[in-house]
Amino acid sequence: MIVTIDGVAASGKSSVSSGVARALGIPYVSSGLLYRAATLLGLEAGVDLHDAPALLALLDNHAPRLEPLAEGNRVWSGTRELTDALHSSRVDAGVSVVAVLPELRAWVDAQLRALPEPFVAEGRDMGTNVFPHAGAKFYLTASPRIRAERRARERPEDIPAIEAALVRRDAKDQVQSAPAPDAQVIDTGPLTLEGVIGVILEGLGEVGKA
Ligand SMILES: Nc1ncnc2c1ncn2[C@@H]1O[C@H](COP(=O)(O)OP(=O)(O)O)[C@@H](O)[C@H]1O
Ligand SMILES: Nc1ccn([C@H]2C[C@H](O)[C@@H](COP(=O)(O)OP(=O)(O)O)O2)c(=O)n1
Repeated sequence: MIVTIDGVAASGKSSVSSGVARALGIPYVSSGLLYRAATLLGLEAGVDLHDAPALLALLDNHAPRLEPLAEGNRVWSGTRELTDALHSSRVDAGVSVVAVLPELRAWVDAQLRALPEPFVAEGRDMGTNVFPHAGAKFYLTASPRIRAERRARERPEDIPAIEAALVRRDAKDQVQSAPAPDAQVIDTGPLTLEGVIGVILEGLGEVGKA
């Protein structure tokens, strides 16, 4: 069984996925971390982030791999852990450039499709492109201001700067971020984290009965 949780930046995908995965006793898979890992390696090597062949060569050399756990995903390159370096503002700003490259999308999709089921997969196109046959699909939204307020607790910038960066990234990610037609769309704005997790677990109960 695969459950997909897609949504816009900072809508709560990874926190919600972790909660749902823990409740179900299965791992969750954070697809965005693979785009972030490719971006980090590109930035560190001084590679032009539009240059797909150069990025693929780096990925061949460094072979970043995702360790999907229910408590949180980790990314490794050999024995070096990349996880803590993947959520910087520098990676935030570059990742949308990398994520539109078809070659990079194919690389990420291949990593994800090789993972053993069951799991909860979160990202932008989990329910549309990568796992169209998933057993249940959800899509998280919230206004840019609410998302910026949440992110401000994790990033050193102020709320207006984070909001502007989120709106820019939403626009760049728009192509691959459409909800699947069969996804349940959840506005997380008025809900707590536990509330969103509860709505999804309730939705899964309904899926089980159908
Ligand atoms: N419904 C919610 N209410 C309050 N805070 C939330 C809610 N959903 C997520 N958060 C918080 O918002 C922040 C961003 O969530 P995160 O899971 O990192 O989003 P994403 O994976 O979509 O970028 C986290 O600090 C998380 O705890
Ligand atoms: N399945 C996915 C997952 C992420 N992406 C892109 C879009 C985002 O800008 C980056 C980072 O995604 P991630 O989910 O880690 O981060 P945010 O929730 O957007 O803060 O990767 C994508 O294009 N497709």
